[in-house]
Amino acid sequence: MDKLIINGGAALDGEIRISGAKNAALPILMGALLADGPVRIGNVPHLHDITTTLELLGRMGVTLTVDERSGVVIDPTTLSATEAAYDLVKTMRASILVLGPLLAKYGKADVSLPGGCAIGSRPVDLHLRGLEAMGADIKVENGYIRATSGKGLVGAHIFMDQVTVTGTENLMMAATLAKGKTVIENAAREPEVVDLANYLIKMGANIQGAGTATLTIQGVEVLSGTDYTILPDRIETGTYLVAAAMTRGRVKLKDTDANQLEAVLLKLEEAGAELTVGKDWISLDMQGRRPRAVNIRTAPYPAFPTDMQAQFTALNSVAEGQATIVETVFENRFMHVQEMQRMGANLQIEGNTVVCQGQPQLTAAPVMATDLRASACLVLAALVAEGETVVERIYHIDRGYECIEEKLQQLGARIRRVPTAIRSAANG
Ligand SMILES: CC(=O)N[C@H]1[C@@H](OP(=O)(O)OP(=O)(O)OC[C@H]2O[C@@H](n3ccc(=O)[nH]c3=O)[C@H](O)[C@@H]2O)O[C@H](CO)[C@@H](O)[C@@H]1O
Ligand SMILES: C=C(OP(=O)(O)O)C(=O)O
Repeated sequence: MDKLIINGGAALDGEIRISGAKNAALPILMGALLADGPVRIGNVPHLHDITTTLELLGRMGVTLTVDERSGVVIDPTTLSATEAAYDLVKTMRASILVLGPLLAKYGKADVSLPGGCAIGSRPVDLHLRGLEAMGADIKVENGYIRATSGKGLVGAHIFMDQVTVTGTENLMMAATLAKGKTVIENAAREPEVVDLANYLIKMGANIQGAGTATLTIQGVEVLSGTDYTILPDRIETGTYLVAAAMTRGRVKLKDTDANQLEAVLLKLEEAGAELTVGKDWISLDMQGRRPRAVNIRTAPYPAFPTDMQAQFTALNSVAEGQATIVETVFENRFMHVQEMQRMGANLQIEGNTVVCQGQPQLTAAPVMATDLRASACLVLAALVAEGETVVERIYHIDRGYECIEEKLQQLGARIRRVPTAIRSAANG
């Protein structure tokens, strides 16, 4: 297992490129199952979750071609199986996104039930209830969701009890090939949902209302192959902006989109950052100043994203003043707090709130990554801590950050990756 070794203290300074969005790439790659011909997807990030998705599709017999320049080509016409097995689903919950497309197109799907994970129990009941409303017959047995759709799915009026991103995506994909009209109310409005809708529309789907709380989908007979480019990763963008703010540095992030990050940019300005935005870039300059602590409350888009909560906890831990972070989306997303306390952060958990009292200095410690954004939080904390921090279990970070150490090195950070085997050999 690789580790990251980080020597804190360097103010970030420089320019980097932002990768394609993981959370858009996953449903878009799986959405290829709906097509009658090959799709070509550009700006696919190099991430573990993408490799897992390609393996998942490959095991179904789908033909895959990966080309550095032109992207990933998926030909679903060679599909020979409709199963998503436990060994892959357990490493990536988003595997559940094959359920809607498989049922809609092939009338059958056996998908391992994703378990809970470090950030919460994360049930998929709303995915299943929505598909049942569309006529699917669903049984859960031996840890698998076994679903069939007989003569095909039919349009339905679906009210989502809770805003769910992958739930909305699964049902929207299923509805594209269902008979008649589907209305999804209280739908997720995240930019990744909109990106998926735009892609499906390019394939020939009839979807209205993407980006609003009501989606109306008129089923069509077929969807065809297409070319599509994935939108930039707003969470990766936000993470590097926070890194620059915490280190009192300045960065320019290229190939990104400030329009998807309003809530995050507002908080960075409140923290004292000077921001400038262009059509496809954002720059941040702290003018060497220490950030101010900011109050955060996570909620579905367009409010402040839960996927940026851990990074702002890191920022608040070295900022001037006191602030609270309230997590309303996941019930257990504070795993980073204990590790941060080991680095000298003054953070207290009270229910779904963390009270942060900014400290002038954090100190290095060996720490353990527990989930994707918790890992990012620890890396950010290490960038400002005094001494050498070792972050273990970084396979979590490789799920969501493309070339994180290269990008941070490019910005002047002292960070390196050490494969465990090499490190032990060096230690004799
Ligand atoms: C691959 C992907 O896009 N992942 C994102 C997606 O995850 P994901 O789509 O899994 O998260 P959801 O939006 O579904 O979860 C929101 C809340 O709804 C609950 N819920 C969800 C479905 C369901 O059937 N029943 C239910 O109770 C969850 O437990 C959670 O409390 O949105 C999250 C919230 O923005 C992000 O943190 C993840 O990065
Ligand atoms: C929680 C996340 O991802 P996933 O839903 O894939 O676990 C995330 O991207 O922060």
